[in-house]
Amino acid sequence: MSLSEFAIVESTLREGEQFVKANFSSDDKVEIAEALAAFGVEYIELTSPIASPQSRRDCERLARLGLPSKILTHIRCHLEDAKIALSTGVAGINLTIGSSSLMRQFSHGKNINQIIDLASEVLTFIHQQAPDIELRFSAEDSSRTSTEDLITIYSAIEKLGVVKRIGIADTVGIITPMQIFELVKTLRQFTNLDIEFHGHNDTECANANSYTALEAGATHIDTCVLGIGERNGITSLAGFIARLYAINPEQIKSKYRLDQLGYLHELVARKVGISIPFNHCVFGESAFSHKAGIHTKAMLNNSETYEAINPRSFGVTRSILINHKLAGKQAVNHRANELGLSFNLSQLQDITHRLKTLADKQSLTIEDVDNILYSYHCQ
Ligand SMILES: CC(=O)SCCNC(=O)CCNC(=O)[C@H](O)C(C)(C)COP(=O)(O)OP(=O)(O)OC[C@H]1O[C@@H](n2cnc3c(N)ncnc32)[C@H](O)[C@@H]1OP(=O)(O)O
Ligand SMILES: O=C(O)CCC(=O)C(=O)O
Ligand SMILES: [Zn+2]
Repeated sequence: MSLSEFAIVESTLREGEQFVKANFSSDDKVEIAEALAAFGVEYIELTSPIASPQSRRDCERLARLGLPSKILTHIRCHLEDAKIALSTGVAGINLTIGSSSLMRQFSHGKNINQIIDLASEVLTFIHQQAPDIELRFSAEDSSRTSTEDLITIYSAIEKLGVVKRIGIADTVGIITPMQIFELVKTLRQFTNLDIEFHGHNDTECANANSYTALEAGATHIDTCVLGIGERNGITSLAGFIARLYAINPEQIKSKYRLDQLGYLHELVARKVGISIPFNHCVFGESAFSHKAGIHTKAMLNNSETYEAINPRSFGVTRSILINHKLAGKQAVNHRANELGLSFNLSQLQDITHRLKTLADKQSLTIEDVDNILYSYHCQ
């Protein structure tokens, strides 16, 4: 299956900065942006320059780096934010404003018409000042906004003729894969603009939602390294890449430098002071560990039996574990061969039985297993 063209809007330096443990220095941001660009993301989104004096200097610094990824900043529908964003030299501006009744009432107090008027004023102003700047408009909390209101807002924004892309935001991570599919499909009928999807992970559906958004016609997906962001974060970069790799590895391998992803993860994990989770889809400690005998036997014949992803594509190695009671004779035989030992079938069954009996009593290391193999061989 071939995936249509899509781009990643990498938001580790914007949404990721909203992660509880993130506090990137200016140099951290440069290091992370360079690693993101080396991996090949199409866009790097930065915190609004209005957020703090350093945020503004960082937008200016990153915009000057000349990286191959487009540098964006993310702002409110606010003229002052727009003026400052324009002064930083970024290549694109992502504007947002809450559209759900909750956001309208408790965030900014504007009704739908006022939202349209304000967004139109700010977008038109930016376009007049800098016609080449890439503009995206997003309705924050789109998934809790009625489709009718979304169509009213996006249609009015599209008519301005200044926006390249609209954004759908699942701000509280509440939408389901089928709902986002339907929403994107519906919006696709109303607009020819590119469609970006930003999905939070509150119900652990962010990656699935991003993928189904893409299937339904979205063109841009927001990600963060390790999925960091406000609360428990958004679609993780590696998760999204793994999802697409499992469908079309060749396309993903030609689009991105997968060998750079491990370094990027270690870098961001270090900068925010967390470790990579054991069950991370690619870089987790156990992501490519194969344990049960039924699995290891088949794996030794063909690694595709129990792997959707080839770890070598990401510079990672797999391990076949035999130091446990679930080991099977074929995996034990494989280890014996690695040690230069060979046994017949009944000997292998005997050794495997000894290993299991010992593993029932204590935890084993690979050295314990090797000792069993060597001592059996000596007998
Ligand atoms: C869903 C998201 O993650 S959106 C991105 C979130 N990012 C950020 O918030 C960036 C960091 N934020 C900040 O540094 C500050 O909130 C600032 C500089 C943007 C604003 O700071 P303050 O002026 O002190 O306002 P405060 O943060 O208390 O409240 C937000 C203000 O923005 C207004 N607002 C909220 N969303 C929007 C919007 N999308 N467009 C325009 N105005 C908005 C609110 O009405 C409120 O206005 P008020 O000044 O009249 O009360
Ligand atoms: O601008 C957007 O589309 C997303 C803003 C955001 O972070 C959110 O709604 O969670
Ligand atoms: Zn968000």
